[in-house]
Amino acid sequence: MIQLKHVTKEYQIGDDVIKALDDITLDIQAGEFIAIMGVSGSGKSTLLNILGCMDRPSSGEYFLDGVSVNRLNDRELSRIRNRKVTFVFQHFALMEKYTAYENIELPLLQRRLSRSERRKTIIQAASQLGIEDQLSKLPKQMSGGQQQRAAIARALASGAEILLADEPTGALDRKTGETLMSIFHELNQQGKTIIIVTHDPMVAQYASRTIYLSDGRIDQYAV
Ligand SMILES: Nc1ncnc2c1ncn2[C@@H]1O[C@H](COP(=O)(O)OP(=O)(O)OP(=O)(O)O)[C@@H](O)[C@H]1O
Repeated sequence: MIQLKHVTKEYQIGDDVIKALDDITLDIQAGEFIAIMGVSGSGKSTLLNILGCMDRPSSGEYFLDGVSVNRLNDRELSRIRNRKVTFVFQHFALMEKYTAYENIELPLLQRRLSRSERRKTIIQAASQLGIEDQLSKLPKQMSGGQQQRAAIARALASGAEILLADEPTGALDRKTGETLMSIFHELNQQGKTIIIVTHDPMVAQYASRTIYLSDGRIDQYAV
């Protein structure tokens, strides 16, 4: 489903070149639950952004369901984004001025769906997360946990099979973090592929595989 072949990502700052990812080769199968760990600056977010089609490799190839992402133009790339792969908490934000319903509707507006088809998808995603009675509320009228569920429902409504999250438990207390992870666990049981960047060993316990990065490379020896 996901294949990275010798992927490198470099950033140029003045005369310096920073190698954020250095020759990453990696396969991820449908239905896996992956934790990406490593010290600060090891390239975790860079890798997640490439997997999420937010960014392109400097060299090497990324195949998503057999399609070479490198060769897509911006328009094609943004089509793949949300359809196949989506960030659960893009900037952690729900749009403040939109209700939960409208927030969940956002990824659906890019598609040619009738209003009633959108409605069906929104209600289905909200029911899956147990927030079907919250749909007319604005984010500020919902609890933190309900907002999180609405953000996950938005990702689900997109229909993407691959859900990505960068430090989803970073700002949460332990209990809320565990509740969030049990939601991810359930979505994984239902067939979603989950990829989470984390510093939190509790999160990694939920993963079927942990990938450790060190200086932009996969650390073969970490356990
Ligand atoms: N847009 C950018 N321009 C220049 N350098 C960047 C950019 N983004 C990341 N880097 C550099 O690339 C390296 C990897 O950064 P990245 O954010 O992927 O690390 P990380 O493992 O996610 O770190 P953290 O755990 O602190 O979030 C770092 O040295 C960082 O400074």
